[in-house]
Amino acid sequence: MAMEHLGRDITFDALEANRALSQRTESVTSRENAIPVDLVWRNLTFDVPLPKRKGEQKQVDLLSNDDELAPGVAPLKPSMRRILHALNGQVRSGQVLAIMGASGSGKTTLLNMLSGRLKSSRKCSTGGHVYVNGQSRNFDTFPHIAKFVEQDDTTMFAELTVREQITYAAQLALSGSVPNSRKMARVEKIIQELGLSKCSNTYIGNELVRGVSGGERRRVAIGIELVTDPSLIFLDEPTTGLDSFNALNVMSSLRQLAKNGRTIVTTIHQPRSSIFHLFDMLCLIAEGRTVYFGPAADVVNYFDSLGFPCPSHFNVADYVIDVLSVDHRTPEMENKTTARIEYVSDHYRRNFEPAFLSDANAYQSAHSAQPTSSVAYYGNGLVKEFSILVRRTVKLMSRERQINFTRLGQTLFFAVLLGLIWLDAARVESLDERRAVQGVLFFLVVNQCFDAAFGVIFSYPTERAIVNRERASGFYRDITYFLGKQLCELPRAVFFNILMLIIVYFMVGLREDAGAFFVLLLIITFLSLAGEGMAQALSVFAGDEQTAAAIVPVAVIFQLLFGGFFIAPDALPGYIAWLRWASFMYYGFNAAVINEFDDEVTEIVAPGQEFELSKWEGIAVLIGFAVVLKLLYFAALRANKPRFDRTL
Ligand SMILES: Nc1ncnc2c1ncn2[C@@H]1O[C@H](COP(=O)(O)OP(=O)(O)OP(=O)(O)O)[C@@H](O)[C@H]1O
Repeated sequence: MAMEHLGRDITFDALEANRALSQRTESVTSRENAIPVDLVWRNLTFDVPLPKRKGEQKQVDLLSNDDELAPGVAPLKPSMRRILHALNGQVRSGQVLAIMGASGSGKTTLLNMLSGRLKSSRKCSTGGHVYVNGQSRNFDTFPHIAKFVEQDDTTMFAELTVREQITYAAQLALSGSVPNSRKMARVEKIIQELGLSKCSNTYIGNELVRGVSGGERRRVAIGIELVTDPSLIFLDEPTTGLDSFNALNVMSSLRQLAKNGRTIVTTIHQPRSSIFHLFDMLCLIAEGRTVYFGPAADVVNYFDSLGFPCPSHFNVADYVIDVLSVDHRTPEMENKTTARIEYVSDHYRRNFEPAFLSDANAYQSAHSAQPTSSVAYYGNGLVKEFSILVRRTVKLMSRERQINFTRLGQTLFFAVLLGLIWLDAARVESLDERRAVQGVLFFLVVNQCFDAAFGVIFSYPTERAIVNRERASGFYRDITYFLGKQLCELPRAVFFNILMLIIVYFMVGLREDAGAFFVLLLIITFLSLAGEGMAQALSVFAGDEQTAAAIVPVAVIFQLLFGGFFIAPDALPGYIAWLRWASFMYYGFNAAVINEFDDEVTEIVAPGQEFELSKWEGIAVLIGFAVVLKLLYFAALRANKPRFDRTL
């Protein structure tokens, strides 16, 4: 019976609503020139070193390792623990394969191995084979045909809109020879077909910037990877954190992508029934073993035949995960549940896997044609790539309102404060009084270095996650990102340094000489670059925000202690005095003092505190520090590039 509210129909039919969602994107991103891809894997094993603690080892031994006896399976070394036990499977073009299992069963590890995103590690070892269209995977072409959508969708710029985000991805990833009009048409098509038109001009957003919803954000993450029209898409738990409507929305989009000839492989956690029905194939794993691989629609009958009938009105996905979870609450429960998993996995391996393998082998030999790709690894040449990155960075910087306003407020506050403390200090006649001006020069030096260094600690982690995702997707080279970023950041740094200096310079009454003003500007600009480079390099090595926040202040305090103002070099014992040469503040501060007092410097500087170098020598060393620290940052960035295992 129809229901109405304010004269409008509000009847709800759940089945109809789900059907409508599934049909919404009927025409999703039809293929332009991509090759259909079938993926097959054989005897995949993943071994990690045994934990040192005995308690953890016990869990390892609960299930037997007899899969090692199977032909073609890598033997397990005594010092290792097997995470994946000779997994086999295949997924064909046009199918959605869902990898399901309890937490810790090995879903993500399997997905990473299939997608070529398993982090390379000397401690762990892998075994088995992955075939693409019947032939061993070729890592030169695989990144072009396969894309990976990460679970973490915070790896996007909060201050870019949905359309901009996908547009930049298209500009960076697609070949420079593709006309811009075609790139834009592709972006519009993705937006429309992933149901993002309504929010296409909304910022992605984060905790501070209001942005799109979780489901929309997840679809943007998918859209970014769709720009190159990949044949194979891997997704790590694409519905985690979404409400059930948004989760269904995302999964229906994937279903439609498969309908248009793509191959979709996704891990998924507890899908609702309507989502479960969107899967073609299901790979169920428990404790690193396959317990079912086959059509998703057949799993209920399969478990029924094993003596585990799914109660009516029960969510199938919930039911099978319950059957396959180890209950660690008591030793008895643990024994019972592991025995159940062993029974189900043995049954699958003995009775179903052989038939599945012979069917898969027959299919594989009939469809054996490795996709080739003549496309270069990067979409654009160096210059084009650089100009796209510069445009994007400039756009982002102009929108970083909070950062810009905070920095403006901070600069004005400290400039006026320093100006008030040392008001007219340099305008007095007496040399004794003018000595105090060294204080303001030192605080200027310290403040610019602190400001630059601490600005990095909190901005870098977010940026690193984005850059790592983009580098893993082959969007650009490290060098263009690095140079583009430096080029864009420089004018902002110079602007804030000029602002600071103008206020302090005239309030304190520093030397009335344009040359002296610009030399001091040069000194504090390079000091801020050196401070920034040092913090950037340390942040990359530190790996996370907390460690960086602990390390960077130590490095800055070191610079400050040996900066030549608090402790005179000759007051330090010889075994430690040499450390001043490692402080770029030492060069900056002393060059600033000589710059200010010029001929009078010998009368101003206390005996024992004289600078051993000339002003320009000091500035040259400071510039050298800034360049070396920035290069160190670049080296750290390259060294920290995500590296993946390419042995399978
Ligand atoms: N590099 C590694 N070193 C040691 N143990 C590992 C490593 N990688 C994975 N494991 C272990 O392998 C098991 C499977 O991990 P995986 O992340 O694949 O599980 P999952 O099914 O994706 O779990 P979840 O659903 O909780 O994300 C876990 O016990 C995990 O601790």
